[in-house]
Amino acid sequence: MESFGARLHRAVSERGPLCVGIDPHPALLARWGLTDDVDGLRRFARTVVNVLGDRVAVIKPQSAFFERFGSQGLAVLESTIRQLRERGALVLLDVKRGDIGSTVRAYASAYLEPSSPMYVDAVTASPFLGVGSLAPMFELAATHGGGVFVLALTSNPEGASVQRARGADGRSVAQLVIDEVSQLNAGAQPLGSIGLVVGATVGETGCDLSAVNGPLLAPGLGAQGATAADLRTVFGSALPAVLPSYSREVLGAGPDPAALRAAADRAVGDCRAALAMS
Ligand SMILES: O=C(O)c1cc(=O)[nH]c(=O)n1[C@@H]1O[C@H](COP(=O)(O)O)[C@@H](O)[C@H]1O
Repeated sequence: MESFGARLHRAVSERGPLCVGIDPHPALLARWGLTDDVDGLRRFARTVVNVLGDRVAVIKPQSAFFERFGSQGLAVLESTIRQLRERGALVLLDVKRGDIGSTVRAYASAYLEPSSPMYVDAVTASPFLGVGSLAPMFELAATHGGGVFVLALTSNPEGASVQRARGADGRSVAQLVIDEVSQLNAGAQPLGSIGLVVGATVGETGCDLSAVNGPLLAPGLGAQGATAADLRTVFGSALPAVLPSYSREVLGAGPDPAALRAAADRAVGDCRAALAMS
């Protein structure tokens, strides 16, 4: 069984370094001429699947926008995940889960167990209860070739007060998360399966990302103000491991398929250029 890190490495070399989020905000549904209901949600997601599912390396449905519509929204999420996988995109479900270990085990089986209706290639996870509390996710990911992206330095301005706080040994909380994840990826080839989330908006991190040996998801591009050119400042020599992520910036170009495709192509071109400078 191939690891998530290896599958991601291949997808990025074939399709380019880009993750596009499916974030059907009410304002985007309106802009696309869709109703703010399950039907609008279904049409929005179907268009993204049809236009980008066979050309973008990673697609990241944001669970919150599907959960808004209860069980019917989750049914749309399940079929969106299935359709994306059929088109060869890796699916990173953005759910930012985290809890005590025994409950994390249930989240792990919900998202990383191949028999689950919500089975995806990778999920986002919050380490606020300790990186170790996420161990059941790491274990199931390793068993079935899945991935986990752990929040380290988030793109929102409120994150810094917690994530840049320093512990007794002088390390920031973010560095502690980075170090624990680095240990999990040690020795993996060509890339570990446990990623980190570091926002493209955060500026100089003051963190050492050199030993991560896993993917670095960089949201915050476009709508939150960061540009591909900012990636160099944030990631420095870790640039080759960066997976840039856009949602509203690309989605805003829809629903016209050609315009949506062109926006994704532009994004991947910008990112390729920014990462090639490493
Ligand atoms: O895990 C994430 O993807 C994430 C982490 C983070 O630090 N910041 C962040 O914006 N995100 C997600 O990335 C997406 C950003 O959307 P846009 O601002 O529209 O590109 C949203 O779905 C956020 O929930």
